[in-house]
Amino acid sequence: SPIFEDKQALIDFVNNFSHTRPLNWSEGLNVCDGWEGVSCSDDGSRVMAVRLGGVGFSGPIPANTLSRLSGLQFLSLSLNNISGSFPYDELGKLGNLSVLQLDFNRLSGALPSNFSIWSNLTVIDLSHNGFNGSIPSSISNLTRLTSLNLANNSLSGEIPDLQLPNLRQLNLANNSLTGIVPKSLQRFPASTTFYGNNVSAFLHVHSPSPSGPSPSPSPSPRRSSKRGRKLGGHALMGIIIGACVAAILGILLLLLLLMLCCWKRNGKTVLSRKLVRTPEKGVSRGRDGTKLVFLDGCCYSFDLEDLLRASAEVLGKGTFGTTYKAVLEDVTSVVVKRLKEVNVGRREFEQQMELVGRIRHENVVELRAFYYSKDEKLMIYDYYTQGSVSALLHGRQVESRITLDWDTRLKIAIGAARGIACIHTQNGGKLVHGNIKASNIFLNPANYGCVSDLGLTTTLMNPPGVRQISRVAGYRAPEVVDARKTSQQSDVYSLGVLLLELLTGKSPVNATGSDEVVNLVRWVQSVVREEWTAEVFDVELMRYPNIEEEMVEMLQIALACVVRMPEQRPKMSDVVKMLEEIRRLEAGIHPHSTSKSGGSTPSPLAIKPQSSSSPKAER
Ligand SMILES: Nc1ncnc2c1ncn2[C@@H]1O[C@H](COP(=O)(O)OP(=O)(O)OP(=O)(O)O)[C@@H](O)[C@H]1O
Repeated sequence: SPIFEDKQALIDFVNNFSHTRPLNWSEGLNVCDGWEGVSCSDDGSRVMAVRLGGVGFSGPIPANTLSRLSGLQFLSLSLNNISGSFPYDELGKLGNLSVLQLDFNRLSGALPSNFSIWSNLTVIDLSHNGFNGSIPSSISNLTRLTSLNLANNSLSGEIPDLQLPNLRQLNLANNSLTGIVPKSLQRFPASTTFYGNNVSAFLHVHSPSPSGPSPSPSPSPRRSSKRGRKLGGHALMGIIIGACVAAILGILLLLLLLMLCCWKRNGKTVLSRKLVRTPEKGVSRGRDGTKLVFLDGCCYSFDLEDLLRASAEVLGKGTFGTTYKAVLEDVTSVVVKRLKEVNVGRREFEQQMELVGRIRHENVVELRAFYYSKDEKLMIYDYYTQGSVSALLHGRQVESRITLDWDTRLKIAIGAARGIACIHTQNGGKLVHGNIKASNIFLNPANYGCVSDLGLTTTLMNPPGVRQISRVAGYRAPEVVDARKTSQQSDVYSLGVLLLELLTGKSPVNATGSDEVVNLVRWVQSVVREEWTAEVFDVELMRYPNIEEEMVEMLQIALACVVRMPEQRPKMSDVVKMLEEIRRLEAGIHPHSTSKSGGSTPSPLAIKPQSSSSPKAER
């Protein structure tokens, strides 16, 4: 029967096409409703759609596989590493194709000259490949076409006159096209559709007698020339008065802010009041013979007394206790983490603190000091004024926030991965962070990510209650059912979630704290697989030009980190290398590498072939 033959064709396809993400295509499952990425006709007689985005396919599409799916209408293989020329032999027989998405692959060579064989096509997306040659004029015969995306290839020559009345979306940006945009396509906005080519978008800009309904070619110069006219006396007077009023208002506002600031400061209590409920108990004065233990190389000179006198403000309540910002009398600010429910005795606690405190790495937040008494266990860190990556990404206060542009996000990702890779080399290569999430990542002076809060999950603490578990749920690997059973592989998963958070701008943790936790990983996977990949990216990032490829590379790395099976995830040292690869061509921003991750083996994942001959790499 046809469905059996379709099934066999798919088996041949996947068995002959190497990929990094496993598919659940077992012969025992029903191909029509059990196989990932496959959909059938209503009567289950034919395979109609194959959607296998981001599976990590690499190499050319195997011969005599897809061509046998003669009922296929929808084919999406976006976001893989497929190479070779346009798979004409495989696709040329699929006359029913309506949607063809091969974007974000490594295909090259010319596009087929005869597109007419796919007369049912409504959507073509071949963007972000290495196609060259000219745009075939036979596309003009695809009268049903509504969307055509050929952006970010190396297409050259003139744009053919495409008489396609149904075409609603067109993107030819970032190719090497020349000549004049044909009239039939002038209805599309030049700034986005034809950007990054050598074409002149509007013929009438240069013609002596401008006419026709097309948008005004360059309204800005005219507007600016008006602005450039001499100012009249009244206008000048108005400006001076306006400036004076603005200055006075500014000074008043400054005074108000100062007053508010003083008032707030006075409203704070000293740390000792926050720590001890009854003055004669606990931490006060280190009465049980304990004192603040500073770790080697620490730069602070205060003692416990000073710390207890410092004014303190709650920064937040985390999984393992409450975190304060303490401002000492000499205005040094430090962060004091007050641990609750420590599970171990003094010796073990001190050993763990020494282990953590020994780590010196520019991408790990250094533990400066600690304190252990019967009633109080404290950890002291530097205060990071910019706040955590979580606050930077999702915080409401927009003033004084550094902008998380793409470069900064990339640096945060690289830094965090380097920090975790360093942690993974500690304690004989066995140390686990166990609590990677955006509120534990800060920015170091060079704006690289810097990892904090390590050494708590695995041994020291009682397992957090259900409520706390759900706090980290968004980052927690599926195999981690007990918060103490984290592993280096589950750290990789959590970093993958952090990467997705940087890419999408969406938090994996439900802000309202209700039970319904948004599953960022599943959401991204489904969008990548079934829809339009660009939809996953943070709209904030859309204003930076020419970064899609880098975003997609990071997306591929993130998806490799969050695969379900722990042993299929890359090692953290590999993740570092893959992230660094994203910017290998721009030596300018290439971070000074200090990673101590060492012992590096090549990545087992074919995320990105080393020998890239794709012309897009030069862009
Ligand atoms: N060194 C620091 N500098 C500035 N802010 C910090 C510092 N350490 C922690 N914070 C912030 O203080 C708040 C509370 O931190 P805390 O580590 O207690 O909780 P958390 O990160 O929300 O959860 P968890 O306990 O699971 O790590 C967080 O918003 C965190 O970003």
